Amino acid sequence: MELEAGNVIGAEFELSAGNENEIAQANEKTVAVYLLTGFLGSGKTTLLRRLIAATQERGLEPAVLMNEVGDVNLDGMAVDAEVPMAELLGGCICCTIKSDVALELVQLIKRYHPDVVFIESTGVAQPLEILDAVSEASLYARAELSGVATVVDARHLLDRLRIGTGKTFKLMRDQIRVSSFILLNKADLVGPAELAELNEWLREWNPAASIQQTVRCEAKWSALWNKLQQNSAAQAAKHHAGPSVSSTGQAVSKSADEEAHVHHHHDHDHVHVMTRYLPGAVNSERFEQFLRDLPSGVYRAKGIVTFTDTASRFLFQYAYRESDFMRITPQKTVHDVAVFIGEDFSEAELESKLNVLFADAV
Ligand SMILES: Nc1nc2c(ncn2[C@@H]2O[C@H](COP(=O)(O)OP(=O)(O)OP(=O)(O)O)[C@@H](O)[C@H]2O)c(=O)[nH]1
Repeated sequence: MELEAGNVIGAEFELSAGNENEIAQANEKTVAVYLLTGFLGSGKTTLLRRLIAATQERGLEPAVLMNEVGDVNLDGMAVDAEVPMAELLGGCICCTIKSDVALELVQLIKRYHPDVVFIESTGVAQPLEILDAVSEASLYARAELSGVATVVDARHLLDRLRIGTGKTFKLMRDQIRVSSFILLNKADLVGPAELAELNEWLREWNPAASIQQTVRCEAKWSALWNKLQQNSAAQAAKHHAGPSVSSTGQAVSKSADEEAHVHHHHDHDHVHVMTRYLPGAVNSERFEQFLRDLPSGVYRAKGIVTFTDTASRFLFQYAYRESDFMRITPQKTVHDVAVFIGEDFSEAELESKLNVLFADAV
């Protein structure tokens, strides 16, 4: 991908890109990406190992992206050596090596064509920054952030609640707020009354997520398996029309009833991500107007768009009501896509605005 101005990920992707067919192939399959977050020692690696085993039991191929602050991937050693894994070491996903996340994700997908990628972030990562970084990958490969699982150490959260303030407490709360699946883990280390109290707090901070009390992260993952099943079915049907997907993760092609249910659920989410592959070209002024009219809950959007009136493709960025466009000349297959990140915005409403905007697109 050649860009007029510097774009770190685009440039690196171009440098490291393999042959064109390989990229096109990777682009055709929609890969579900799940982010595993949670404070240090809460049980993320324990969860990762369970998810890998359960994915393989279902005949699906997992891949892993691991981030550790240190220079040695200790957690990685706990994972089956057969599972494709990329490591981001020596920094935290959300600051020093944020731009590497998209690059590594795209390369994992291109090289191994997994059905699902699990990202284990460091325990100190700021979840919003990671969401931003992960959604960047949707620009370069057909990857969709399909869910955020947050592992909470029950005893640790209880202790922090008693103190009530501080950086760690705030970070734990942020990790809970972006979650679609919360595991109230290490339930064996606290009593029933404490568990009930913790549940109330979790509900207050995140009314939409599923909450499960777990010991060693043993949980039910029906939404995740449904999502992967739907992806496989969609792929088998060679249907690449471009569904929208949310961070809560269940939205792919579905019946009207299911659609209504999913949207109802998402509309009450806190922070969520919506990825929409665009069906064609659009008028530039109309698109800019669309960005200006984005609901106030959307605080970040980005993507690749083709304009009818300039006969060009652009990388667009939108943050806190400011938008920015950069002309690009892709030399390999990349698809038009828009990713929206925000809080309490209606996906159904945005979806219908996009439908109107692209009603004439072919
Ligand atoms: N008692 C108890 N211990 C648990 C539970 N879940 C995990 N552990 C233990 O907690 C420790 C930390 O678990 P990990 O899965 O490595 O946690 P992590 O979040 O990956 O840790 P970092 O990578 O350091 O952030 C390990 O010794 C686990 O065996 C649980 O439900 N109960």
